[in-house]
Amino acid sequence: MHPTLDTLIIGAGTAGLAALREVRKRTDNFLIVNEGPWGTTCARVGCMPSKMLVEAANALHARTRWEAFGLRDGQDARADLPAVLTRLRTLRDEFVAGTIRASDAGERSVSGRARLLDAQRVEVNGRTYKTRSVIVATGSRPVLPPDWLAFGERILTSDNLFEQPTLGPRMAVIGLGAIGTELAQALARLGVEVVAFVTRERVAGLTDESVNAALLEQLKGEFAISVGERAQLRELASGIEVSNGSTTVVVDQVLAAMGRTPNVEYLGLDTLGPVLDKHGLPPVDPCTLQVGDTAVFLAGDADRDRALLHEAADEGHMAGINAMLAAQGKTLRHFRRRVPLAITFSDPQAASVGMPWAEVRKQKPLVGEVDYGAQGRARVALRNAGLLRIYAAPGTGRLLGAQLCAPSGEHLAQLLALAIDRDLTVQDLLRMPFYHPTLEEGLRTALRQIARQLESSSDSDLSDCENLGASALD
Ligand SMILES: Cc1cc2nc3c(=O)[nH]c(=O)nc-3n(C[C@H](O)[C@H](O)[C@H](O)COP(=O)(O)OP(=O)(O)OC[C@H]3O[C@@H](n4cnc5c(N)ncnc54)[C@H](O)[C@@H]3O)c2cc1C
Ligand SMILES: NC(=O)c1ccc[n+]([C@@H]2O[C@H](COP(=O)([O-])OP(=O)(O)OC[C@H]3O[C@@H](n4cnc5c(N)ncnc54)[C@H](O)[C@@H]3O)[C@@H](O)[C@H]2O)c1
Repeated sequence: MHPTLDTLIIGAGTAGLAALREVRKRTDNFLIVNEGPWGTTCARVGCMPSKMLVEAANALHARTRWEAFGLRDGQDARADLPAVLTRLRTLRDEFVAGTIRASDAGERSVSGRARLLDAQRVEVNGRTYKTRSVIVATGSRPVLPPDWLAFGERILTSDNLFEQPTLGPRMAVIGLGAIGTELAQALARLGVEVVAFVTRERVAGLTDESVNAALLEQLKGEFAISVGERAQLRELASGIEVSNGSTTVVVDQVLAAMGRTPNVEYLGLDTLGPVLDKHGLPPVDPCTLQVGDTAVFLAGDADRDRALLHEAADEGHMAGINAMLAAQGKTLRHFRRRVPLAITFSDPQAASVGMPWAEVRKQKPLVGEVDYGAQGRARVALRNAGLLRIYAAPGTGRLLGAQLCAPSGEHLAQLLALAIDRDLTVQDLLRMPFYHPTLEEGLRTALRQIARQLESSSDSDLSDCENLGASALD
């Protein structure tokens, strides 16, 4: 058996690599173990390749506005899907190479599946390592009904979609969460005949019904969306039949975007002591990432909570620091988590910021909204679609959260996250300059609606300067 390690990191994704960075500052006595390809989910098959497909699709889709601008002959532009996918893989390979360089720990990195024998012993490739602490950062994988595997390469997930030489011509997309929404719209814009199957009319993780309805309306204008029972597949000579009780179609490929499940089975989490929940997960303190009172830390998608890139990086950082403190017998650090922020790169982009709507609504919040269908700058750019709703605390006007689907919504969402993090009120934000003509002026419209519901603040500043009521100016 090897000398006892200070820590052993399981998984070299974004969370594992962030942990590695912290661990390396403090010790050389560690091991990082990764099963399967190195290079992270984000760079290989996640955030980056999906955004490359979205960007190609949006670049082509811009031609649909040309006639209205007075620009001619755009209709003939079309996607060369093999070329789009080749460009995607070339850039993807650059990003992957970068993350592989970041994970190079020489002989301290090992390829293989790790399994906990208990909180201080980990087995890798038949060898047992003793360690003072463990970081579990094993990520997640797409949910796929086992019987769908019989359809072979025609069943796609985000794991193999980007490897295809081409796509379509007919594709069913099952599920319209973040992944399904981004990819279904991108594929439809690139010329694939898309039919999406959902069990309820919720898209892109939006929970505010009005905002959800606004995005749904836009998406329905671009591809078919069928609401029904769980989709069933059947082999036909002409393709795969997909049926959900209300719609039946025959397609060439099916993209399963039905959620992701943590890679935790076979990991030995049951050997740690705490009772596992129905997902096979132990209790984890979200501010230390400690599992029960062990020296094991769970980070990234593996804990199901906040399965997003920036949160995986944060959690790796936290786990790396705390695993080393635990190895030294020192008190763990408690971290303040960031304001919740999730963005889906649809068009218009969707986002949720701050407190989730289910919680906010219990406080009977003040709500202000702006219809981006009528917003001045959005109309100028022919990108006028969407709805943004801001929630503020009654009485104080403190910002609680927001949901939106809006052009360049990613930037509006970032701004709102900053304001919520700084504990700003509606009046604080209305004291900021809003340049004209910008999409941010839409935010001001929504904020002013809330301000009107609050008692007048002060006549010595400009926060209660009102809307002019002219769409070119608000
Ligand atoms: C299509 C798609 C698009 C996305 N887009 C975005 C986006 O735009 N923005 C955003 O914020 N997030 C996005 N995400 C989510 C984001 O990619 C993840 O939250 C993030 O990559 C999770 O990182 P991680 O380190 O937890 O897991 P991973 O990067 O998956 O790393 C886990 C590693 O552990 C390995 N492993 C598993 N089990 C074992 C074991 N027993 N032993 C050893 N190694 C093991 C795995 O093989 C893997 O290499 C997207 C995800 C997908 C799939
Ligand atoms: N832009 C981003 O930040 C981004 C992009 C992609 C993924 N992600 C991350 O990856 C996670 C996983 O994404 P996802 O979209 O796969 O999962 P998800 O859980 O967000 O959405 C899956 C959807 O599929 C539906 N569904 C499940 N089974 C179904 C069935 N049989 N028939 C029809 N619909 C079905 C669910 O009701 C749900 O709406 C996200 O929650 C997010 O954390 C983030």
